[in-house]
This record gives sequence, structure tokens and C-alpha cells, in this order.
Amino acid sequence: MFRSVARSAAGKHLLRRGYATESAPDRKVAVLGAAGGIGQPLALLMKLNPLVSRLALYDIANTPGVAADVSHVNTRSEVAGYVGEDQLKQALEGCDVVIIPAGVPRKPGMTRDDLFNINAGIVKGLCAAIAKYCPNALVNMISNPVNSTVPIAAEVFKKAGTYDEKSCLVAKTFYAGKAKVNVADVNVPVVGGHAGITILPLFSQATPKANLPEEDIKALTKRTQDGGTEVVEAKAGKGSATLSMAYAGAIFADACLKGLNGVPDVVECSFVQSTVTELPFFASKVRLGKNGVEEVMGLGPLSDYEQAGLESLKPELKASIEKGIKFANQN
Ligand SMILES: NC(=O)C1=CN([C@@H]2O[C@H](COP(=O)(O)OP(=O)(O)OC[C@H]3O[C@@H](n4cnc5c(N)ncnc54)[C@H](O)[C@@H]3O)[C@@H](O)[C@H]2O)C=CC1
Ligand SMILES: O=C([O-])CC(=O)C(=O)O
Repeated sequence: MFRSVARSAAGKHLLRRGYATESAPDRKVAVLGAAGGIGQPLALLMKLNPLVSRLALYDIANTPGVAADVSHVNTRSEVAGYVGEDQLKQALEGCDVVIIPAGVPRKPGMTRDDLFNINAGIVKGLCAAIAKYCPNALVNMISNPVNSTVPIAAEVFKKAGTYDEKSCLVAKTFYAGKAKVNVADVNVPVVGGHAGITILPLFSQATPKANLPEEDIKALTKRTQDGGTEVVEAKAGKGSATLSMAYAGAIFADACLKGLNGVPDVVECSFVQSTVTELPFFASKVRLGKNGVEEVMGLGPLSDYEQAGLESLKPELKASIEKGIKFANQN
């Protein structure tokens, strides 16, 4: 373990520190996989979040450099880097929120499910440690295939509750382009799961309302479903989305922290244990509060197109969930 405190600019740091921390409670956040493509920008974004007082950066390699670097940013949180399994306990102890971007990303031509063989074991091991060292932490799963890794995590620590972060931001950006509205004002619920057709954006519920023609809605839906693949292909073998994912992960973690701190009406889309459909896990809007997910909200009215999309995603999502549960119980 190595620990460093924000350097120089001490006056500025202290001023800012006072400004940011007076009323905010102590909150520890860990990023597991912190030296990776997502982990590094996510570590930076969490360092910028004034709700975080302690930031633990864990990876199997390279965290000393990342933690030293991030710790020099003059914001509230104290940064500590941890490397290797021996230090996982220290990284996790006392955590309120654990974010997991550990594992291999896709290359062109691969599905998210092709990552299962490597990432399922990584997630299972990390979740076993979370169950042991910080069983009450909120867990934000980023590692793919999310449709399977969340059920794996749930099998490992069902009682502690398991939450997955699912980005709505891709849908928001694409919708804003078509609807000619400010992307910052756009909200689009994204439900179902997180792979291809299991990603179902509900443009009929998008705000502000734009009444787009059917063919535009179909094109936006397809682009949202292929958003990850678009980046994988553009990166041409150098991985998948990292910066936009880090941003989405930071927004979701911030929502979790706000909920923990008692801010009312914090609502985000998340892939969680659910009774919204007959599937045991499903992404829909959830209300975040002092205990994590306080309420899993229903789907609301769907257009005929969305209703058809919902029915056609169920078999694939069901199979991915069952694959995760089976893995968690077999190995
Ligand atoms: N849910 C989503 O929307 C998205 C998910 N992803 C997924 O996130 C994961 C990470 O992607 P990248 O950061 O681009 O990959 P990366 O390869 O750049 O980084 C992964 C990091 O995980 C670390 N790692 C491996 N095993 C570990 C273990 N047992 N404990 C702790 N750390 C470990 C590696 O050392 C590496 O630093 C991939 O599975 C990718 O598919 C990526 C983008 C979006
Ligand atoms: O496409 C991938 O493999 C990474 C991912 O889940 C996303 O960007 O949505």
C-alpha cells in the first residue's frame, strides 16, 4: 500500500478542501481495475467529486503510478493506491461505493459475451472480497458482459445488494442530435440489459419531447444498441469505450453517493434484481437512497415498437443471466 496526500498548492488545496467538505460526510470509494483504460479517467473524475473523502485505487498492476498522479490533483479526497491481492482487503475496508472496471475489453468482431471466460472469474473473485471486507458497499459493475457479471455478483453477495451502472448517456447524445435540443437537457430511459438488442432505449419517454418520425426512432435505437461496437471498431483493436464509460460511471457513482447522503429523488437507470418483468435482473429507472436502490421503478407506457423490442430482448437476456448464475454456483 502506498499513500500520498495532495501536493503543493497547499493554500488553494486547503481552501477548496474547507469549501467542499464542511457538510459532506466521510465517504470512501474504491475503483477496482483503476490502472486500466476506464479506471484511470474514472479515478480522476472521482478525485474531482467533492462527495468523496477517501479514494482507493486498486489493480493487479500499475496502481502506484496512477495513485501518485491522481493524488496531486488538489481536491478533497485522500488517494491511496493498492496493488495485488494482498492489498485488496485494505482497499475495500470501509468502502461506501465500489466501482468495478476490472477485466478485458472487446476487440473488433467480438461480442461482450466473448469476454465471459476471463471476466467472470475476475468479477467473482473481487465480489467475494467485497462480501468479506465491505459487505454494505454499493457495487457499480462495469466489467462485461454486464448481463452476466451482475448476476454473478448477486450470487456472491445477494444479501448486501448488487447494483450495476448502465449508461444512458449514449442514447442522450444521439437523441439530442436528432431532436435538435441541448444534450444537457435530454433524458432517455434505457431499459433491459447491456448488449445489442438487450439495450432498449425508450425514446417515447424522452424529454424534452421531439415527436421524431418512426424511421428516426428506429435508427436511433439501433445506433444506441451498437454504440459500444461503434467505439470498439473505431479503436480498431485498442479496446472499447473508456472515456465516455468513465464519465457515465462517475455520474452513476455520484448519484449513489447523493442517495447515501440523503439527497431526495435521485433516479438513474440501472441493471438490478427486478420484478418489473419475469426476468430476475432487468435495467429500469431506480430511485437511489440511503440504502442504495430504494425503489425499482416500472417501465411506464411503451410504444408498440418498444413493446416488440422488449419481447425480443428477453430470451437473450434470460440466457445471459442464467449463464452468470450457473457460473457463480459451479466454480
Ligand atoms: N458497462 C459498460 O458500459 C462498459 C464496460 N466496459 C468493460 O469494462 C472492462 C474494462 O475495460 P477497460 O478499462 O477498457 O480495460 P483495460 O484492459 O484497459 O483495463 C482493465 C484493468 O483491469 C485490471 N484487472 C484485471 N484483472 C484484475 C483483477 N483481478 N483485479 C483488479 N484489476 C484487474 C487490469 O490490470 C487493467 O488495468 C471491460 O470488461 C470492458 O468490456 C467497457 C466499456 C463500457
Ligand atoms: O462495447 C463494449 O464492449 C463496451 C461497452 O459495454 C460499451 O461501450 O457499451
